[in-house]
Amino acid sequence: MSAQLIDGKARAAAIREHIKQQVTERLAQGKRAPGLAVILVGSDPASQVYVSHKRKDCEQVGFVSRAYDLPSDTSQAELLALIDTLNQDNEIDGILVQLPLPAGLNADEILERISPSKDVDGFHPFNIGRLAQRMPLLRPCTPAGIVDLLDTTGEPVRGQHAVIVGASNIVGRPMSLELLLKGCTVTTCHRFTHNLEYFVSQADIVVVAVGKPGLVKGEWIKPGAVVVDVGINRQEDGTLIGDVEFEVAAQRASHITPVPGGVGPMTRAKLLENTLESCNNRD
Ligand SMILES: Nc1nc2c(c(=O)[nH]1)N[C@@H](CN(C=O)c1ccc(C(=O)N[C@@H](CCC(=O)O)C(=O)O)cc1)CN2
Repeated sequence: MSAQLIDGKARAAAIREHIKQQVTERLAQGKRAPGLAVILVGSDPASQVYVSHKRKDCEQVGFVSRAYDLPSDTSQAELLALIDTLNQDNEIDGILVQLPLPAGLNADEILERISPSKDVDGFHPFNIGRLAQRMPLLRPCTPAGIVDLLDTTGEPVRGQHAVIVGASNIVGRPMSLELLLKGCTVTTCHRFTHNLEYFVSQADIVVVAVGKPGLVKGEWIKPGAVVVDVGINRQEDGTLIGDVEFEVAAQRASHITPVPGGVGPMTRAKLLENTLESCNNRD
């Protein structure tokens, strides 16, 4: 491997430490601790892991975390009513609904019901619109975490050709907006893209967020490119791998994120940053 590893775990730990200091300062000033409501509907095993990590992160930095673990037959009306209550709760700065929701629930309607000022996932159309118009407020956590990691590499970002593979609402689309904001020339590839190899091989920065192990072949990577792998695919033996063929890609890239320990921890760290920002805005 000649690429340098982009250590998301270490960067996320540094962010948490900084947030913890800011919470300590808030408390010393007689202000309240930031409060995050984390809503989990159903029992998807991966979601249970992510939610428990998010709650532990809150504990570590001194936030108040409220757990809402709801059964999978929770109705749309019940979930909307909970969000209405949390929107009015003065001790809650952030409301997070873990995705995916069980079939039958309309996630778009639910996410849109969260007050934009408490939308610490940054998924509300208002917050996405602000990002699209170059006036970001609360930003989606995974793309914000990736921009942070790109800045740590010391490699140029402005003027680079960024190719994003995947056009989901959670990662691909807001990632395209974030990198446009950073001055990249952005190409977004998706399920209808012909000749993915052609686009990936042109990229100075590649961000892959599809959820298909090994989708991006190592030989496609342009020598010296920065490779960011958002995929988290659990194998039969329990280990995690990304969407990029890591070993070969790492021979060609200048920098590459590992899975695990790359983007995932940054998603959680940015959630904490957003919650603190929302709390500070509420003082
Ligand atoms: N409401 C949301 N739902 C989902 C989001 C989101 O940002 N908001 N993103 C993903 C899942 N996700 C956050 O919820 C997430 C995924 C992975 C990690 C992480 O820390 N991964 C570790 C490995 C963890 C493991 O052992 O499984 C890593 O990559 O090192 C954090 C958050 C979908 N849903």
